[in-house]
Formats: sequence, C-alpha cells, structure tokens
Amino acid sequence: MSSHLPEPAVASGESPQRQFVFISDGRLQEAPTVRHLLNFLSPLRAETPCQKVLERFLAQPDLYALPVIDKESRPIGLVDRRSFIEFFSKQYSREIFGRRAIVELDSYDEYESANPLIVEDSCSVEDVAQMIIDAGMQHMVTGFIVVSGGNYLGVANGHDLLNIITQRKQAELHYLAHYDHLTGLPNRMLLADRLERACRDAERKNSLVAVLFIDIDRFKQINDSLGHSVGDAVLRKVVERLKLSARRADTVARLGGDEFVILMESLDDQADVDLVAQRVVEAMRAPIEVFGHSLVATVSVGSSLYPADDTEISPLLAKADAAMYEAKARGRNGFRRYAAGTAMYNPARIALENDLRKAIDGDELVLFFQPQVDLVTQEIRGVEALVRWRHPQRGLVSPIHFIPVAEESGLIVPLGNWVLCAALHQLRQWQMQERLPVRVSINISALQLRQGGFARYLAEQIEAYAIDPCLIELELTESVLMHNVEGVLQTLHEIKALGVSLAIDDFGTGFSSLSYLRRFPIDRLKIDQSFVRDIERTPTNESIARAIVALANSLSLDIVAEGIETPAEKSVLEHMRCSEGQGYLFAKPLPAEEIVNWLGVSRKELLLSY
Ligand SMILES: Nc1nc2c(ncn2[C@@H]2O[C@@H]3COP(=O)(O)O[C@H]4[C@@H](O)[C@H](n5cnc6c(=O)[nH]c(N)nc65)O[C@@H]4COP(=O)(O)O[C@H]3[C@H]2O)c(=O)[nH]1
Repeated sequence: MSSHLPEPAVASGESPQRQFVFISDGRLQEAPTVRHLLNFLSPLRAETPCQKVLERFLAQPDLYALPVIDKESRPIGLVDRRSFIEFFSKQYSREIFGRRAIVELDSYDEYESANPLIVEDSCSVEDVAQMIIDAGMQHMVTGFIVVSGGNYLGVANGHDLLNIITQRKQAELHYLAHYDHLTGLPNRMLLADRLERACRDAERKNSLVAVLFIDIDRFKQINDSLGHSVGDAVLRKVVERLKLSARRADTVARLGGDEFVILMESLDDQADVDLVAQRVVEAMRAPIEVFGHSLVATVSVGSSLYPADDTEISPLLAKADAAMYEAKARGRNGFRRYAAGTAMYNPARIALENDLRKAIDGDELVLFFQPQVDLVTQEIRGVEALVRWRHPQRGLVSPIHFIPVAEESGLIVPLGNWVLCAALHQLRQWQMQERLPVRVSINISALQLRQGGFARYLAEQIEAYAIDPCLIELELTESVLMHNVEGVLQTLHEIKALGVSLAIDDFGTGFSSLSYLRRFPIDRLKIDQSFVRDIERTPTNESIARAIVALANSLSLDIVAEGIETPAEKSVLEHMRCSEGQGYLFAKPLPAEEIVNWLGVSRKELLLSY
C-alpha cells in the first residue's frame, strides 16, 4: 500500500447483515451483491504520470474518479476528478508536475484525493449502502472500487446502487402488499387485480372466468380449542390441497382468516368449474395430521361465473360468497353454484355496509385534521383531513376498517363527497375566525375521481363555500394514475385549472413507472410512512427517501414525509432537505377545535423541544 494515496476503507462480504432476500413476483431470490453493479474501468498504476491522468479525465468527461492499483493489482487509492483537475488547472502545476507519478502528488497542499471505498464483490448491496451512508454519501458520486480476494475487478457507481436498492424495496413492499404472509398465496388485493385482468381477457377472447369461494367448515372451533399454531398449520395443509385440486394456471388466493378463492381463467365450459369444486371438496375429506392431532377440515365452496352472473369484480366475488353460504346452509362440506335465487347473505359485511350508509346520511362521520409542519421552522403549513366514524355501538371506527367496504360497495362516492364538503365547511369556519389560513389536504379515491363531472362538482363546492382554491389540495394514490390515463389526465387538468393543487399520497409504494410524474400536473409528493419508519437505522429507507426528495427537487415538486414518530426520523429527513413533515411526533389527527388549541399551545413546546 502506498503511503501517498489515502488509506482505503476495505469492506469484506462477511458482514452479518447479508440475509436479505430479493422478492420478485412472489418468488424469493438471493440478495444481490455488488457484483451485479460491476463496470470495468481500466485502472491507473501508482507510477502513471500526472499528464496521462489528466488526459483520461479530459477524454472521458463523465468519469468522477479513477482507481489506482499496485503491481499486484491491489487497489491503493482513487484519484478524484474535481480536486485533481483543480490542481492541474494552474498552468505552473502542469509544467512542473506533468511528468511526475501520481503517488508523488500528496506532498503538495493543493492536492486532496478522495478517500476510496473498496468492497469485495460478494458484499451485499444493502451493506454497501450502509457504508456509504455512514461515510457521508460522497461515494454515491465518486463510486467505489470492487475487488475479488483483494484484487481489482472494476468500479460501481452510486446511481446503479440506488436503483437496485429502490427496486428491491419496491419489490418487498409489493410482496407485502400483495401476498399473504402465512401461506405465501396472493392476497385479496392481488386477486382483485388478477380477476380484473382475467375478465378483460375473457371479454376479448369470448371465454369465461370462474370464482370459487372456499371457506373451511368450523375452523373457528379448531383455532379456539387447539390454538393458533395448530390453526395456522391446518391452513397451510389446506393450501397444499387447494393447489393440488386447482388447475396449473388457476390462482389460489387467501382473502383472510379461513377464506380462500380459486380464480379460473380462460374457461370454455362451466363443467370445468364443477370439476375443480368437487375436487376441492373431495380433497378435504381425508384427515389432516398436525402436531399429533388428526383433524378433518371439510370446506364449503360457492362459485360464480363471468360474464353470466355479473360483469363487475366486487359483485362477482360477493355472489360466489353468497353461493358458499348456501352450501353451508345446506349442511356444509359441499358445493353450490350461484343462481338468480341465491340469497346475498354475508351478515357481518352487510351489517357494516348498512350501518355505513346510515352513517353517511346521518351525523356519525366526523373529520379529524393532522398538521403538516415545516421541518425547519416548525410552522404549520397545512392539515390533512382524515375521516372518522363515531359508531353508536362500536365507538370511534378507523377508516382502515370502513374505507375498503366503502370502496367495494361504491359508498366511497357519497362518503368522499361528504368529506370534501365537511373539509371546505371547516376551512370556511377557520377563515371567518381568521384562525387557520392553511392548506387543507383531502383524500380522493379513484372511484370518486372517475365519476363523470368530478371537477365540476368540486368547482361548485368551492364556490358554495367561498373558499380560496389555492388552500385546497387533493391527495391521490399512485394507482389512480395507472388506469384510464387519458381520462384521468383530463380531469386532473380541469382540477388544476380551478387553482386546486394535487399531491401523490403514499409515494413509492405504487410499483409504478416514474415517467407519469412528468405527464401529470402534480404539485407535491408524500413520502410513504413505510420509508420513514426507523429511517435513521434502515439504509434502504434512507436511500429511498433521499431518492424521492432528489426526484421531487429535480421536478420542482413540493414534498411531505408522512408518519414521522421520533426526533431521529425528523432529523434525518430534515438533513436530506425534506421540507415538510406530518406524524405523531408533531400531532395525531385531532378534531377541528383541538387543532386550533394545538397551534396555540403545542407548537410553542415543539419549537422549544427540537
Ligand atoms: N403509525 C403512524 N400513523 C400515522 C402517523 N401520522 C399519521 N398517521 C396515520 O397515517 C394515515 C395517513 O393517511 P393516509 O396515508 O392518507 O391513509 C388514510 C387514507 O388512505 C384513508 N382515509 C382516511 N380518510 C379518508 C377520506 O376522507 N377519504 C378517503 N378516500 N380515504 C381516507 O384511510 C387511511 C388511514 O387513515 P388514518 O387511520 O386516519 O391514518 C392516517 C394517520 O392517522 C404516525 O406518525 N404514525
């Protein structure tokens, strides 16, 4: 190792953090190593004359740094373009030092070389990301040297590293959002997606799609009497048998609890559905052996058919569910097809839907507001309106429980309209009291936006409540932008023309191309709270949040980080120049009157505490 070039930081692949898995399309893969990022770059040798180094930099303007190796091909340093060129730009330096070897340079004060990072090719990308964050991010720009057994292989650059980490994180989030943890089966969300695609295909090909709804008979008894671990083991065994009963191309999904669906695509004949349903019922008759117990877990199965029974996704599932209930009512352990006379019977769900309908018409819904604050000054910049349901029996119900029911039943449209009007009404109150002249963000669901005339409805409400439109922001999820692009684009332009701004909620979780950001008239990105959680000790979260902030800056978009719970999370985001934040650290969602108090009292405390 030369004494002239800086001491490199060498990282081996033996780090204990290497158990990461790469998840794509539901399959587990090995964690990628830096070998995936390798670019060959012919290195310099310690004795290379300075003039030659300068010539290489001039010939390749996109090189940030050049690696230096010794006679045994071991990296000994890195020549940083900026400091080297700055040094050489002085005419006298070129003349005096042009023919000297690079190793002789560091006796001169002007020359400062970058401290290189050298990593073994077996090192995981997560470990390298952590090292780069620990070292202060400069290697994101200069890149790092990759070695094998200490010998020079090539270099890798920070952009490729960030890309691969972002992709992995998105794949992990996609997996968590679309697959069931216990069984590894597609979950309700992925099923809905596949069902929608299958129906579109069927329409083109003039074929059929079937939904088999499967529920384990008396599963609750197994769980209650033998415990959850036995229950879980039974569920896994049931899944094995369902997979064996289904055709190869069918999707077996878990809706939750003991409910499963088999989605059968590209069918020509209802008889195929009956066959698979019978196979499922038969397959469950043999006892299941778990933890020394021999249990029989029979199932009830109901089916519905696209397009004969329904052409919409939710009713199609509901009809298969209703047929399954009929099979249960007829003594369980059997199969029923949906028919026109089948009672649409799912008591819990129907009760919730009915209650929600009444809640929208009555006065059980309330809006809470959560502050969005400037991370540097702690000034309030806006509030997000979040709906709550004060149920007479169940108490305060979280939107997590009733928004999905509202979406599936179409009740989200009247509910969303109620939220919009209530938020504008509140904004008007604050304006009149000269209390809170801040932006109010309102969540808008895809179905609402796709209703014809949404922009007109919005304009009418803005006029009715006499609100300055620049105080209104609509929050959309990435998925809203993915379907019917032209129609959505037009509506968004109409909304923007009113002077209302638009934000993308839960940004980064949508698994979508970023190119739409340029196409759609978006004003703000909200970094999803999953990237904010423990950001100070989770390198992937930090890299992604940093990438989102950089992306927002480069497209001149505003940015808010969601779900900030700790001073450490806030501090990391503040340092990466994320301008605004929202989260329990500042305030939980609060009723309208408490927000005003919060402004008066808590903000002073906030100012003192950070
Ligand atoms: N763990 C943690 N959570 C935090 C923190 N700060 C805020 N949150 C919660 O994160 C959620 C943020 O809202 P969202 O992403 O729009 O997610 C919302 C939104 O998708 C939906 N939602 C709520 N209100 C409406 C509405 O009026 N219309 C529509 N369409 N959806 C709504 O329900 C979701 C859940 O709402 P909430 O339960 O109010 O949950 C809120 C909020 O209470 C924090 O520091 N830590």
